[in-house]
Amino acid sequence: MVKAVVLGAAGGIGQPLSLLLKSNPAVTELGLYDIVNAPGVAVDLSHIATPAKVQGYLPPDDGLKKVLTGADVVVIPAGIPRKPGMTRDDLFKINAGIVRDLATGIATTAPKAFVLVISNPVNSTVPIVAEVFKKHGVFDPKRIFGVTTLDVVRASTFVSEVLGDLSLTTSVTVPVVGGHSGVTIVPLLSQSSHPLPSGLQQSTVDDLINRIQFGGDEVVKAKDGAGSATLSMAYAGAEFAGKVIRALKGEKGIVAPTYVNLAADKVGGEALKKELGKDLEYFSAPVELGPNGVEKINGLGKITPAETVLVKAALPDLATNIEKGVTFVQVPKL
Ligand SMILES: NC(=O)C1=CN([C@@H]2O[C@H](COP(=O)(O)OP(=O)(O)OC[C@H]3O[C@@H](n4cnc5c(N)ncnc54)[C@H](O)[C@@H]3O)[C@@H](O)[C@H]2O)C=CC1
Ligand SMILES: O=C([O-])CC(=O)C(=O)O
Repeated sequence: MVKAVVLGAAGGIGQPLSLLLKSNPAVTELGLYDIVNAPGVAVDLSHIATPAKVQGYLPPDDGLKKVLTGADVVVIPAGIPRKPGMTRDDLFKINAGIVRDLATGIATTAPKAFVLVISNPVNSTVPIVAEVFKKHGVFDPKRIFGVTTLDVVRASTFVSEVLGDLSLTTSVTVPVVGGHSGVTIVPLLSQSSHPLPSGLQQSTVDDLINRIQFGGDEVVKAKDGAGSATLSMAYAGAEFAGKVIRALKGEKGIVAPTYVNLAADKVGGEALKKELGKDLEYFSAPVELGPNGVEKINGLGKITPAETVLVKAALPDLATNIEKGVTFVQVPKL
């Protein structure tokens, strides 16, 4: 029995993500929550002939508490998306408070649930969730994840395009590490399951890296004011949630890049900090998942000098983003 909950379920990501979770036969209960329209989305999905029992809630009458009761996995795509010209950090002003309040609900009602944070800026919203959990004395770093899967999905697609064979997309895997914004997104192309041809021009490789790092901007620009990635994000969110659920049910050996608190695996986390040469509290790395969440944080592995430069370039922004999230909860503005 697995109860999955989506907070922000009526939104651009929330609706298709809820559809994909309803399509996952391992989900037996699906709770949907939003400040608008969640009951409507729930009734619509409830007609689909898959096992999950779907229920939708709004804030009145303790809706948040009701949806979170008994939750095993909580996915959070609540919050505003970017418009052209905005950075993900520009979303902090509004989304930080939304995520803090939802995290408070989870900490008090479902403190053991796995929390999968999609709301941007992920580099800061994950620390916000963690700090809220610490305040409530229920913090377990193994159970809080920043969803960076879309970067991994984009890397598979764009590498396949460069290889000239889109049929490879489902089998190409490229680890993407760091964080989830601009230069903090670091694809490790040297570890691609399908290596790039050795004669490839450097400018082609540089363009590929840039496209993976700024893939979000491509969608924001194309949607021209109507938001950011929703459908590809729903796909990526469902993929990551599916892996977390499989691990929760006991399947072994599932590894996925995700943005976690490095205290989740003391040995692996400390080794990674050594590799980075910096005492960062959060980083996206390939993580082995288990029934208790993070089982093992893997290091960067063998990377090229050029990739070392990219990793180093990610560190200052990451440190600033993390500090911003932590401070928001620890030192609230009056
Ligand atoms: N991690 C990632 O890779 C990605 C993250 N995102 C982020 O996901 C977030 C959501 O994006 P969209 O779905 O496109 O936005 P959207 O505006 O379409 O949907 C957001 C939903 O959140 C709801 N909401 C707002 N405040 C809430 C609250 N306090 N409680 C519950 N629900 C609340 C809204 O009513 C709305 O239905 C944005 O912050 C966006 O930047 C988007 C794409 C990729
Ligand atoms: O670009 C955005 O604002 C949404 C996002 O995180 C992505 O598509 O990777």
